[in-house]
This record gives sequence, C-alpha cells and structure tokens, in this order.
Amino acid sequence: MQARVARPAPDDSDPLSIQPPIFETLEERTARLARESREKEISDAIDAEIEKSRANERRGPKPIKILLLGQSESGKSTTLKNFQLMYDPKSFRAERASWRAVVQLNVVQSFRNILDAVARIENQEQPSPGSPQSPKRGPLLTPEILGIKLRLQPLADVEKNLIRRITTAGSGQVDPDFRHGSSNVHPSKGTLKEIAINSTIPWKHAFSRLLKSDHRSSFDSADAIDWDDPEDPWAILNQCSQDMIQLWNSPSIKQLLTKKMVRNEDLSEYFLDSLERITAPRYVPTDDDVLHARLKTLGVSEHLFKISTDGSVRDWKVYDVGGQRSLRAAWAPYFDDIDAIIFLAPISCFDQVLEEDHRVNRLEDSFKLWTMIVTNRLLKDTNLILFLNKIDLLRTKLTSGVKLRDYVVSYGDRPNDLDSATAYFKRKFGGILYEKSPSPRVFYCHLTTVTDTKSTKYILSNVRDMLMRQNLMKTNLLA
Ligand SMILES: Nc1nc2c(ncn2[C@@H]2O[C@H](COP(=O)(O)OP(=O)(O)OP(=O)(O)O)[C@@H](O)[C@H]2O)c(=O)[nH]1
Ligand SMILES: [Mg+2]
Repeated sequence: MQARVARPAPDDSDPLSIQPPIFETLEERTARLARESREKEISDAIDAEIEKSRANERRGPKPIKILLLGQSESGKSTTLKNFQLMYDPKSFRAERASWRAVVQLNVVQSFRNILDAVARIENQEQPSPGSPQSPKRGPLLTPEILGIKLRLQPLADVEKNLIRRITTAGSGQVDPDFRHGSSNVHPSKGTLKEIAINSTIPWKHAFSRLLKSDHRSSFDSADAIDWDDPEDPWAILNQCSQDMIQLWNSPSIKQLLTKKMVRNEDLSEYFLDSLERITAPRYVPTDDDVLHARLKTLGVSEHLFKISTDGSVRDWKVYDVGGQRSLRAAWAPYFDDIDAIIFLAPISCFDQVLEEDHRVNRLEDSFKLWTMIVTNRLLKDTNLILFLNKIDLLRTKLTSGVKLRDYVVSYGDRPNDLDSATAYFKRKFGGILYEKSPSPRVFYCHLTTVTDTKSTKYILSNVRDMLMRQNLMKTNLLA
C-alpha cells in the first residue's frame, strides 16, 4: 500500500487557484511536481516574450540606422553636420561656440603652414656658413613679407592654447612631430598633420555656455558664446588681422605656396578668404562656417535624430567614424543590423595621395574601400548609397586645366569636363557594385558637395524618403 501525503484544504478565496489533491501518492506527487515545473517554464517563457514585446512597443519601432563611411577627409562628419542642421537645428546652433574655436584653430594652423613655407624658402636662401656674402633674397621674400612673418609670431601661442583646450576637453591626438610655432619643419615632410578629436567625448562642452549649463531655451547663437572668456583668442586675432589679410592676398605668397607644394587641405581657403569677418570682435560662425570647420574624427560616434515624414516620427541613428587607415578596423562591429551606408568618395582627389601613406592614390583607395564594402557578406542586405563628393573642387580642378587622364589612364580621350568625368566615375563605381555584390542591389548614387547645405538638404531628403518607404514595405511584409 502506498503512503498518502496529507495536504491542507484548497483555498476557496481564489477561484482560479488550482490546488493539488488533498491525498496523493509519492509517485503522483513527483509526477505532478515535474509537470508543474514544465508548465511553469512554458509560462515563464510566455511571460518573458510578452514583456519583450511590451518593452518593444514602449520603445517604438526599431530605429533606422545609417553608417557614414569613406576615407579620411571624404566628408563624413560634414554630412553628419547636415543631418544635424536639418533634424536637430537647436543643438547645431547651440554648438556654434565650440565650432568657433575650431574655425580659429583652422585659421592659425593655415598660417602656420604658410609661415613654415616662408621659413623653408628663407632657409634655402641663407648664405652658407663662413660665406662673406650677405643673404641673397629671392623675389618671393620681400622685406614686407618677412616683417609680417615676425609680427604674426603671437599666432603660435594662440594655436598652442586652442589645441590644449580642444584636446583636453575631447581626448584629442596631435601629430607626435608637432612642434608649436615651429618654422623648422623637415623639408621632406612638407606639412604638419592636424589634430584629431575623439568625438565620443563631449569636447564641445568646454566652449559653450549653453551646453555647460544645459539650458537651451535660446536659439540665439551668440548666447552660446562666453564673451568674457579670458582664454578666447579673438583679441590677438583681431590685432593680427590686417597682416594676415595682406599675407594671404600677396601674389608672391600664392606663388611660394605652389612652389613649396603646400596642399589645399592644409590651407582652410574658405576661412582665409573671410579673414575680415572671422577676426572681427564678436564673430559668430554661420551655418556655412560650421560646415567648413575641420576636425579629424577619432573613434565612432552615434547621433540620434527624430525624423518625421507623413505625420509619423521615427528614430534615426547616424554613426560617424574616423576614416584614416589605422581607424578602419573599428568599422566592422557596426556592420550588423545597419539599414544603409552612405559611402563618401571624394572624386576631386584623383591627383592626390593619402596623408597617412603617400604611396597610395586617394581615388584608388576609395575604389578599394568601395569594393570591400560591396563584397562584404554581412552587408549584402544593406542599402549602399554612394556620394561622389567634392564636386565643387572637381569642377575647379578640371577647369584650371588638371587633366584627369594624366592620373586615371583608363579615362583615355574623353573630354576633360565635369559631365564626362562624373559619368565616368558613376560607371566605374556602379560597375563594381553590379559585378561584385553577393546579391543584386540598386545602385544609389548622388553627385554631392556636402559643404553646400542647400543641395545636400535636397539629397538627404531623397535618402530619407527612400529609406522610410523601404522600411515601411519591410514592416508590411513582416506583418
Ligand atoms: N569644398 C568642399 N569641401 C568639402 C566637401 N566635403 C567636405 N569638405 C571639407 O573637407 C574637410 C574634411 O571633411 P570631414 O567631413 O571632416 O571629413 P571626414 O570624412 O569626416 O574625415 P575624418 O574624420 O578624418 O575621417 C572639411 O574641411 C570639409 O569642410 C565638399 O564637398 N567640398
Ligand atoms: Mg570626421
């Protein structure tokens, strides 16, 4: 006879409670407990699933994720600024104070590069030691230019201070060969590298009153600037203004820069052409100034935008990465679950080499990177949107007589004009996609000048509509 286990009487107060029988054998009890344990597991799994879907409902639909890719200086961060200007203008404007410091830095670094080129010519023209001859000045180095060089010495300290403030705030990096105010740059090196900033660290807070106190009620950009900041270099810049303008506009300096092969990228021409405005007291950067301010990216930064179309709002996450070769290993972890990649190929750079490796042509590097992205199996379902960027610079270069066929042999005898050149580049990049993509996909390609907010706004709106439409179709298919 089997032992019976006595249990308390069922609780009548809960009509849904299922109580075990009052009497059951040990075998029955073990079987019941095993069954209950299985039932509980199933019930827990269902609860977890429900909780997950409730959490998803609370969070709303999955954000649309976009990754900006391309070599260094291709225009990724500038594209991100366009996104900010379109979809988060309030914070874009609140950040002007920080971009003001970057504009000032771009200006003083351009002058360091100019003054270094002057110093290199000066060194060449020094008489050899022991020579009785007085120094023989070439026609490029007038006493006037040498006088200006002396008077612009305070810019070295301005540069040092701006770099210190920007890098300590944002964990930046400076080229190890950098020597402040150096006029003894190694001749073969030509130029000094720029500073880079880790954009994941909130460096902008060091400059902006609004960001610091975090009350962003005002849209007036001037409010963001701390006009009483004793470290603000505006007074020195203002004092040096006329000398800077005179030096930059001097025809012999233009010749000297060509002779010493100073790269366009080492001179922020856009700002050098606006010195009067930028060095004025109470200068506030315009939207265009912010778009032109250059700060190399380190690391990967994520930016969230709320974008609305047809009355519905979606979260968009845009990721900006550093494009320099040593930073590209950080891209791959972001390939998973990305809706679209905007790939920037700066096609005006067909006659230039990478800053980090002077043996590699920039256009070749862009083709290789594009091929790598196109063939990547993880990205086979990701939309690839190609921006053939820096069209403005390509136009200027071609009209100034630089021949594309001298750098791209397969260009052959096609006319050296913008239409033929862009058609050729479209065919080349499109051909790689059609031939090498692991699955067939649409070739989205735009000719862009991402420093031009108006045309970029139009293109980004097209990209937005295309992705929203596609996302909606995907959701309907899954429903
Ligand atoms: N003229 C012109 N300048 C551009 C264009 N796109 C970008 N630039 C400038 O090129 C420089 C580099 O642009 P960024 O957006 O910083 O380049 P990036 O791809 O983010 O570079 P990394 O951060 O080093 O990877 C900046 O000074 C921009 O203002 C363009 O279409 N035309
Ligand atoms: Mg960048």
